[in-house]
Amino acid sequence: MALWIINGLVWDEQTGETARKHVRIENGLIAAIADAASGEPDTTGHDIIDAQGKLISAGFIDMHVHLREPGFEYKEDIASGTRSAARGGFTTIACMPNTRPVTDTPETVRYILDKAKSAGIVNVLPYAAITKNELGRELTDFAALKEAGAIGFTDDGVGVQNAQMMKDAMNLAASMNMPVIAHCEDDSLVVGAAVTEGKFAAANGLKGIPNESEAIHVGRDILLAEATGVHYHVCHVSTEQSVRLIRMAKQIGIKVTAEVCPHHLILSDEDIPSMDANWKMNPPLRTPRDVQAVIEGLEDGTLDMIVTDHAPHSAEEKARGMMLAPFGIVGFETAFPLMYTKFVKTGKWSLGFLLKRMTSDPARVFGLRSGILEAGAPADLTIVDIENEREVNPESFASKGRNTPFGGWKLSGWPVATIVDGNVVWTELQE
Ligand SMILES: NC(=O)N[C@@H](CC(=O)O)C(=O)O
Ligand SMILES: [Zn+2]
Repeated sequence: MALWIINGLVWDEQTGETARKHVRIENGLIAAIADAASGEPDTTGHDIIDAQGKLISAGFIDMHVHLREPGFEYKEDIASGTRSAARGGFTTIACMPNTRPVTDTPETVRYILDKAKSAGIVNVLPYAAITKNELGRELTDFAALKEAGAIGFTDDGVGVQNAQMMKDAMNLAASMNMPVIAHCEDDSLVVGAAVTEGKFAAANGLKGIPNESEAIHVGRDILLAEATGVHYHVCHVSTEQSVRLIRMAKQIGIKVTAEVCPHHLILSDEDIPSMDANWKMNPPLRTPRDVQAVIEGLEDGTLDMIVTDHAPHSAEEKARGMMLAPFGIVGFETAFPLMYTKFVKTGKWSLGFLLKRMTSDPARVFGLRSGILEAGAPADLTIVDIENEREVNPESFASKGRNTPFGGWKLSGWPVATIVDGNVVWTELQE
């Protein structure tokens, strides 16, 4: 089936602005991108989508998400999670293995891939666990997991506490050309804490999660990555110290890459209004100084990409309050509007820079063919309304999770159509 998306705005890196274009899609690939200045394309025999002057981008890529299936379908499942992703403009997402059972066998990897094919509406790339049941005691069968379709190894949700275990994992992953993706957290430093060390913790008499609990693992793992030669990727970087360590490691040529979440770029602990668990996630919201450091890290390329860490939980779980509720907030349906409104609309970043960090950069780091708007690339596209402002309404989310601190925020940059492999999987464009 062939399709023309006409009258879109496409970011042009050469000129540093958007230009009016038509995009032709055929057989699941981008077939051509035509200048609208040279007139209407010949659309005979094609389906047509009129983008009505809205932005056409390569589909967003999110390399850190929790789809909760198998095992925690009351929080999210592959159907609802991928619908939520599509609404956020994401066409490829990589899901974390802290499921039930943990994604530590080829059977579970295949279950996720099969379910994604039958019930999912965007591309789903599964990670597999580094250790069995994410307990940090015994490595999983890396070769079998890779063979089943896992794209990398991570115990996300917990840190690998034992350095020898991490080194063994890195050696093995390096030997099969697979990345190790790390949730960096030293368990001994975080016992009994729900928020960062900082003003909110002090004001409420709470024990805080110190920055070192993250950065100690980042530093340790950089040394292990240097020793083993593995591609080491740091999850959800939240501290000034981690940014500093990653910057240094990159300068001396160690194969380290990293990601950062919208909430860590936008919110600090000083924004937390109350003991509301919708402001509880791991790593926690850090101090304003850390927020500044991760912004600068993303700007100078120390941090390679933006990910949501979409982590849905039920309303009952979040109602247990700041100390008892599980860590995590949903992210798909607010990520792009948050980033666009806070950093592009304000003139701090170019639109192209934001798009790069959500498309071609994750694709480059993880060797994906998508993430780029050019002839021959997969027809994974997102159409975005960058004009109209709208209020975040968690009740309208496609996700089962409503756990967000951004309810009621007025944002622009709302995705309005998502195309995966040349098929429109979600749209609210008016005909
Ligand atoms: N980020 C979170 O706060 N929670 C994640 C786990 C994780 O990514 O560490 C979850 O699975 O709920
Ligand atoms: Zn994590």
